[in-house]
Amino acid sequence: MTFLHTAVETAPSPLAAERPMVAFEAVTKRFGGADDKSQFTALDGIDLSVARGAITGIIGRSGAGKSTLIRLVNGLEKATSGRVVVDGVEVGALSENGLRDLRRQVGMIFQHFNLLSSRTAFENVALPLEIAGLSAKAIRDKVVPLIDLVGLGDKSDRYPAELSGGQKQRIGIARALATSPKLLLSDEATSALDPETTQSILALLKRINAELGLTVLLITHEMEVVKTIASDVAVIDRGRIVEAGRTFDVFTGAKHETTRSLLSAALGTNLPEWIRSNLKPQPSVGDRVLVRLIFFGSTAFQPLTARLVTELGADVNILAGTIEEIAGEPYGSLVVAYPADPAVTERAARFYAATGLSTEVLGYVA
Ligand SMILES: Nc1ncnc2c1ncn2[C@@H]1O[C@H](COP(=O)(O)OP(=O)(O)OP(=O)(O)O)[C@@H](O)[C@H]1O
Repeated sequence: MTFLHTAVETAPSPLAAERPMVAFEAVTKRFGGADDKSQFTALDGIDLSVARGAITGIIGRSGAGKSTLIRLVNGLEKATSGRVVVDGVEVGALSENGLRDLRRQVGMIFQHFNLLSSRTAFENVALPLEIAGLSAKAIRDKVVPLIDLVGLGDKSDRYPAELSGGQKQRIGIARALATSPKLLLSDEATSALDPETTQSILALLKRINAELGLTVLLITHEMEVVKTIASDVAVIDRGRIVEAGRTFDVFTGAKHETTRSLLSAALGTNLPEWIRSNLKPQPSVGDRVLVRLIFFGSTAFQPLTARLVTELGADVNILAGTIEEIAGEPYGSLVVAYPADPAVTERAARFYAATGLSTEVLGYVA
């Protein structure tokens, strides 16, 4: 039974709306020879759900297994064990015909756009429809609105060489949408673009997600991308998911060391070098303690810094600070220093407990 037939023949389950768009169930992927020694485990026991209608980001360092994971979704790779299920259909069990149907329902965009240089923008977007055997009129009716949707109505007849990187990616997105997929896979789609163009492409993806209800699964090494666009995130490290959940929760409460180090640059929480090089793990008499205050949720909107100075009854220096937005929610980080003497420390602890401020002692300076 093919993917398409399954969708058509099976009565819609009342649970279908709740069903994840993609489910990885104990997925392992090994590359290499038949014997254990020559095999390389790229993915190791992946359990992950990609929510319907959401934008989910997968972040990890180079070689962590991101591309392998995404290639399992459209059947470009096959799991060694476990199941990859797309909208209720197990990818590994599909026939060649079934895979072809699946790929019509799963669009993909790429880092280097993968446009055909000998075809105009219009002809690139039309390609999947030509392959599907649509008439010239049906193709035009589909392609023209798509090129308008991505904001390039006046560039239809241009060749890729005449388009900027951002424009090429817009055409790549239009092409991915041509077969009206229910899932869009994005493989480092903004990695070759400058920051401003990246933001415009992310805004377009967000709009498409909201307007078309399209589920988006993206892999990226750019934390900024996840922070800006993804409601959910999974962190992958050496073939394993080490953390997953709502982006805001994972970013603000990162538990795993990999997540913390991947996030520190994106959140601006790295300490300036002149502070870091002077930090001591233990205080001496007369030292000052460095504390990072984290503001989010209700604390983001309160004038807590002014109150901290009053409550401590001591000099407070502000050494570093940022205010960010993570998945649409405010998040602030402020590094302050004040005398490390017991009375001040106790008043500070009481203040933090009363206000619900999250804090982290970074160390001590003379
Ligand atoms: N066809 C293959 N044969 C053997 N090893 C492979 C193959 N494809 C990937 N790997 C290995 O699996 C691991 C994961 O690769 P993958 O490309 O999924 O990582 P990634 O997180 O996408 O990295 P990058 O961001 O650098 O693309 C790497 O160590 C890679 O060398």
